[in-house]
Amino acid sequence: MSDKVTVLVAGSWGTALATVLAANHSEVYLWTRKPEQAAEINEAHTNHHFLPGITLPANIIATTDMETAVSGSKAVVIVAPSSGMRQVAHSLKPFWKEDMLCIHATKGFETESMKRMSTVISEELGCNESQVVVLSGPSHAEEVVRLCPTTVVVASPDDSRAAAAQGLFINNDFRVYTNRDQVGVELAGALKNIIALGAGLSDGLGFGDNAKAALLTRGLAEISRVGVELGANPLTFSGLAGLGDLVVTATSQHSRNWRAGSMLGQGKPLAEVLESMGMVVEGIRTTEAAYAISLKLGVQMPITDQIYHVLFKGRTPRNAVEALMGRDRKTEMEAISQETWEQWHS
Ligand SMILES: NC(=O)c1ccc[n+]([C@@H]2O[C@H](COP(=O)([O-])OP(=O)(O)OC[C@H]3O[C@@H](n4cnc5c(N)ncnc54)[C@H](O)[C@@H]3O)[C@@H](O)[C@H]2O)c1
Ligand SMILES: O=P(O)(O)OC[C@H](O)CO
Repeated sequence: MSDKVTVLVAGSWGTALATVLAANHSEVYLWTRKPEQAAEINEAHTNHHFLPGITLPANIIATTDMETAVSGSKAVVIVAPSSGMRQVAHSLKPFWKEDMLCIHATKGFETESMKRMSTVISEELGCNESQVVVLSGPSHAEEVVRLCPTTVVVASPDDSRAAAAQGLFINNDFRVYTNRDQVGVELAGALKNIIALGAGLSDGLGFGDNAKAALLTRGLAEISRVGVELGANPLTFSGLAGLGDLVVTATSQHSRNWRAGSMLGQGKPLAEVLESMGMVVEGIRTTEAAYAISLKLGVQMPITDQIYHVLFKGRTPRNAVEALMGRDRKTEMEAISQETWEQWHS
């Protein structure tokens, strides 16, 4: 079988994952819709806008032609922003074969339908959701391309596909664990971006470490609460895709979500913040989807609720903090219902 692998979309994360794959495989095709970006990658071996100062391996071959990118590949890794996922998966469909491993590394929902990315991809490819492996975990592109030690999770209820995805990516710089909880891994990766926005807001307001620790802890509680309601294993949220990614996204200056939150906390309007980023800030759309999901399921997500009102309803960050701090008295263990806890620990 050929050693060709394919990555769809040459943004920060798609390009970083292509560099990991280029260390393990002879040919890595990187698809982009932008001809000038393909030319830059092939000729200068750089992707300056997304990864400034980095020289890419010469066995990464960029193309704008989907058939050239995908035909004869043993695996396709989709790393589109959530807003473009359906379109990219739809373009892949004519060239996708059942025996190609399909992996996605996107962290978000389809806002309009509130669907997870593996649902969107499986609908477009006409396959089972278990055939779409989810790659997630604490992993900033900027550090992966500098070969800083990084650990991620690949999740599918299909053990053989998860193991194949692990084998595709794992090397001494990039350690990959498998996990059967595809739903939990996918939800954790998407929902932590909301809390990272909140951590940025908190830092932008000039609050300290106490506030950030509280946001991370209570944020993880609401992520777990909605995750369990949607069928996830609660233990996933204390793993790499949960706690691990929440910590890295909410505390790192590499994080676009943290940076956007920080600028909002300093009083910049949302449109200006997004204009200045030049890259996707998934937490904005995810807040909209998660707010709708929490209302639909009747699950309390107080931090998400406040961030939704700051982003879309004109509430000031200070009023949002007052609302959170002034909530009714609670017991801490309301995070996960006793019934669910017993079910998962029986
Ligand atoms: N950057 C990271 O460190 C990182 C790490 C882990 C996960 N992720 C996740 O990966 C996903 C992609 O993020 P990113 O950082 O690569 O974003 P990015 O903003 O760096 O790049 C996005 C790329 O997608 C392209 N694009 C957008 N819509 C498209 C469409 N419809 N068709 C084709 N191309 C399209 C853009 O032109 C751009 O090149 C997000 O869900 C993000 O949360 C990012
Ligand atoms: O830069 P962010 O905020 O999109 O976060 C990137 C990754 O999800 C970190 O694991």
